[in-house]
Amino acid sequence: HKSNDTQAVKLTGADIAKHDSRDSCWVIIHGRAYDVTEFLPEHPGGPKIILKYAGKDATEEFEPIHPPDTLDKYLDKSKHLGEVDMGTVEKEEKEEDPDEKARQERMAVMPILEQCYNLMDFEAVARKVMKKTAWAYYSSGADDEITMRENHSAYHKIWFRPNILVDVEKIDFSTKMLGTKVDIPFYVTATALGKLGHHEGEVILTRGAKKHNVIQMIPTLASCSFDEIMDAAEPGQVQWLQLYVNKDRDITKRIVEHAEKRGCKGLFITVDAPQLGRREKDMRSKFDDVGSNVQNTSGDNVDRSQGAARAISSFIDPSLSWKDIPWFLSITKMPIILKGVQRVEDVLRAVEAGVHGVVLSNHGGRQLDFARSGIEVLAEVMPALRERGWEKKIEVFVDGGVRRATDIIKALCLGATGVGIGRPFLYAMSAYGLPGVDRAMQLLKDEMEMNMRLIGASTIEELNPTMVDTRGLSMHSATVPSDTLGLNVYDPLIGPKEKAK
Ligand SMILES: Cc1cc2c(cc1C)[n+](S(=O)(=O)[O-])c1c(=O)[nH]c(=O)nc-1n2C[C@H](O)[C@H](O)[C@H](O)COP(=O)(O)O
Repeated sequence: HKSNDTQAVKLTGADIAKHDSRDSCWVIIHGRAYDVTEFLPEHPGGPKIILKYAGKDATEEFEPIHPPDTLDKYLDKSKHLGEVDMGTVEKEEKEEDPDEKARQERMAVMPILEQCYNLMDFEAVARKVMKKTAWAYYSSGADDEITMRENHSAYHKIWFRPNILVDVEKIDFSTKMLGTKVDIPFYVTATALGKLGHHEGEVILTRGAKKHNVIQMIPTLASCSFDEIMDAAEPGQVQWLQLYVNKDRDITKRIVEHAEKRGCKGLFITVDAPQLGRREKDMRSKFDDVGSNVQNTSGDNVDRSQGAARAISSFIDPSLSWKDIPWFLSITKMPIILKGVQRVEDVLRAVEAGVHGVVLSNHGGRQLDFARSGIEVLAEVMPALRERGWEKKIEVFVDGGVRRATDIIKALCLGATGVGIGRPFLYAMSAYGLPGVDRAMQLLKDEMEMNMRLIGASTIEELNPTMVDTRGLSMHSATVPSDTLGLNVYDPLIGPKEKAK
């Protein structure tokens, strides 16, 4: 398309529209055209979703799932067709989403940020104002979601044995994680597809983490590119990488080496997801044919009717095993942590394998249903490590269902180095953007100060197992008080308008 004045003549909408089939499929993304004909069978999200936009502008559908560098990374340059004169592209009238109008009305009356008093409040508001597919993806757990609920309920089975008459005038709840000093013992855990909830995606969490001097774990399946998230960090801000190991180990090696070069200070290898769990709320939402940013080069067609989770995970290597650990230790100097360890035997094996830490986690209840909560496994693990004098050989983290500073304190009393928090920050971001994340983190800091004072500890080091009673922890039959108080409190505010009496 070079004209005689060497200025590239832009493609027109009509040029693209001619290529609207499986035999010849062109799409427009961010004002540029791409020939994806040969890529169709390889697309991890399946060919259907691309064909839906064959010959058209696919940007809006593409944006929340794929980091901006996806096409540069995974589509051969010869298929990059150049700029499109967007003035010549017919605007697609979008199919009216019946719920969208009601959602906009709920957003118009949602509580102001200051009315959120705890992390559950963000969930209560997000549930009402988020797009259905986003809420479905973030809120779903696997199968009957028993483990997802158990994660938070388990904290209700731990009771405090507070000290009194301890000088708690000055409280310092700062600590260190993998050698990094943080203000408070939680990190922002890796959760995929941040742009489903907020158009800016994971960089919002980066900015919140900076403001509160906590660590962000960057997900392999982020909507933003890895470099965008690293670039959004300020000098000195520490980030970790969460890794889904690719069947193609060269791709994994490149990702790990790049992360180390960019300054990541921890490699968290996810070990509880050789296959992503069956999240039925996600499967029910309209996600059944959406693409994804993954490193799948095998071209195997993946069953699309599994929702976003399955769509974005076909590259994950189910053959990953203990025998791969020496290879990981050989390709990076970053501390290596196994994320998703669920029994004490594997923690002991992790110490022997020479890794630097574990996250006791069941992936937020999104993987194996009836896996025990991280906190319950922690209560089993720490005594076993102490018995062997190994409690200082690795750092033990816990995640899942952490919603209050008392949950953080319980985990630290039992011996955790810190906790990971996922959904609450996603909901805060989705409902209120960066101010929401900022407030959520500040609320935890305020709760932390008060509860450390009330339990009778002025520093993290003073927290110890004698301050908690965990006898009820392994009782799964006990019905636990509903912790969804926050989920109902806004219903009258943002439910359907009360009929005039
Ligand atoms: C909520 C959520 C969690 C995800 C998550 C996505 C969402 C929306 N995704 S997932 O798409 O594969 O399931 C990831 C992920 O990319 N990688 C990972 O290691 N953990 C993933 N997790 C698990 C996460 O790192 C924590 O283990 C979990 O969120 C902790 O529980 P709470 O959400 O209750 O804090």
